[in-house]
Amino acid sequence: MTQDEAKKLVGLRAAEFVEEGMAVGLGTGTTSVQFIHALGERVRGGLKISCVASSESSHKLAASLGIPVTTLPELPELDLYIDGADEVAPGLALIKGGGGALLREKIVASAAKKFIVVADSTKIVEHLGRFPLPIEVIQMAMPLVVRKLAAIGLEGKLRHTKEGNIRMTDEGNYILDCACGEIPDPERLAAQIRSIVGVVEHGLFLNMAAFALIAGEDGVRELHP
Ligand SMILES: O=C[C@H](O)[C@H](O)[C@H](O)COP(=O)(O)O
Repeated sequence: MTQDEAKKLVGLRAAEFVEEGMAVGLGTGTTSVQFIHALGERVRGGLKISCVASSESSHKLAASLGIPVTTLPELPELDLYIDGADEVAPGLALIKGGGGALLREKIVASAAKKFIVVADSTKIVEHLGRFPLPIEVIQMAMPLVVRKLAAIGLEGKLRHTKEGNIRMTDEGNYILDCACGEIPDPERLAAQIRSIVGVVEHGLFLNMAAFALIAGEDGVRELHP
């Protein structure tokens, strides 16, 4: 099975967790795109739901598929949030933000009663840190934050688009990608990063997911913390 096939499979499976009348948070990224397409099919089949997306791109996609999608202020309490991850470690410690949506993702995930992670098996790791940790930063604070991150041993690299422009998040902030190497204590690192003024959010999602759906050669399995 290719990675794309695995993403499609897990997206389809995730859509089965959505029930009539639910308020659903839609994630961001290529795996979430598959989930949103599968959900669109169910909506076309008559499922009545309301949704909030964690990015402009997911919002647009959902709307184009006929999925009723509104904003978080309009629908602040969600039953379910379904989203991908860049790394999934034991205990369902996650790195997210490879697509630049970490801030809105964390907000929408926090508004939901249950967060289900969807991923293919290549995302499973023993320790977080192989994937560069995204940190969302207020523009004017960038040099300050880079200096403060260096003081805790992290080298932040400003994210650019394929065209070479600085990548802006949906909230108008910059992203620093930090090559961490193995993160021995994610909770401690999260607290250290959070304490830096000018950091808006980081891509460590700890103790947030209820369970993960992981697609691999053997189909889709559930992974619990
Ligand atoms: O900002 C993006 C998100 O955190 C994505 O959910 C994450 O990067 C995984 O994306 P993908 O499903 O494309 O691997």
